[in-house]
Amino acid sequence: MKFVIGIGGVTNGGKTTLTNRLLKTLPNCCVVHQDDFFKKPDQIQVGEDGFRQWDVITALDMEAMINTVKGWQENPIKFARSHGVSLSPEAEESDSEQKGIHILIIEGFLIYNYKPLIDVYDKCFYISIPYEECKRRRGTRTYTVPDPPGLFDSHVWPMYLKHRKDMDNNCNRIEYLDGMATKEDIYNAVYKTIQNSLLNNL
Ligand SMILES: Nc1ncnc2c1ncn2[C@@H]1O[C@H](COP(=O)(O)OP(=O)(O)OP(=O)(O)O)[C@@H](O)[C@H]1O
Ligand SMILES: NC(=O)c1ccc[n+]([C@@H]2O[C@H](CO)[C@@H](O)[C@H]2O)c1
Repeated sequence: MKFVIGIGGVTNGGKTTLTNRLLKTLPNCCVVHQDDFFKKPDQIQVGEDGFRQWDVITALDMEAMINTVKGWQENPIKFARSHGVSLSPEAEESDSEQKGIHILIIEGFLIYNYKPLIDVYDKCFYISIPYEECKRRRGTRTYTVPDPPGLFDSHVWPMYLKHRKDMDNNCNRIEYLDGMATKEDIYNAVYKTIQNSLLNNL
């Protein structure tokens, strides 16, 4: 059985933290990070506000991301091996994805804002945190291209609000998570929900 989990959410909501924990505990679990599909800085448009527009879907090579997801769907065993994911003894032995469970986590800030991806998910999660905490956490981070002063208020947060509205209209199967809860509580709640879903899908 194949099972795809979406972990979406606002920037610095805790998506990577949650994903990394799930990767350690879910069996035969691979991941696709949306951030790995950002285009090069010179391909990112500069907006009227003078900032490079990173927080829009066209800043990402979504076709390449979809192809990566398709690669997993076509052969999760091969995908796991080529991405250094260790498989359970059962999965290794059977060499057939029909036996056992193969899980893919798709993690990113705009994973529910791209139509071709919407139908891929078996389970959708979304982490949000309030403005103040988001700005604080973001200030502690350095991306491959560091945030210029003012980017958060001019671009990042307004784009988040816009995409959040679009997303709520696009997808009605999302489970919302409070990113202000502890890492442990968020993980436990999500793990339990996934376990129940997997049991219902068997
Ligand atoms: N539940 C939590 N409580 C407090 N801090 C948290 C929690 N989850 C994550 N953090 C912290 O918030 C910061 C961002 O976390 P993380 O990298 O997991 O977020 P993200 O959603 O993947 O961010 P982005 O995609 O924007 O890079 C990190 O410093 C992390 O330790
Ligand atoms: N990973 C990157 O290349 C990169 C470069 C510039 C900005 N970002 C930020 O990543 C966040 C999504 O995780 C977005 O809010 C981007 O601003 C990422």
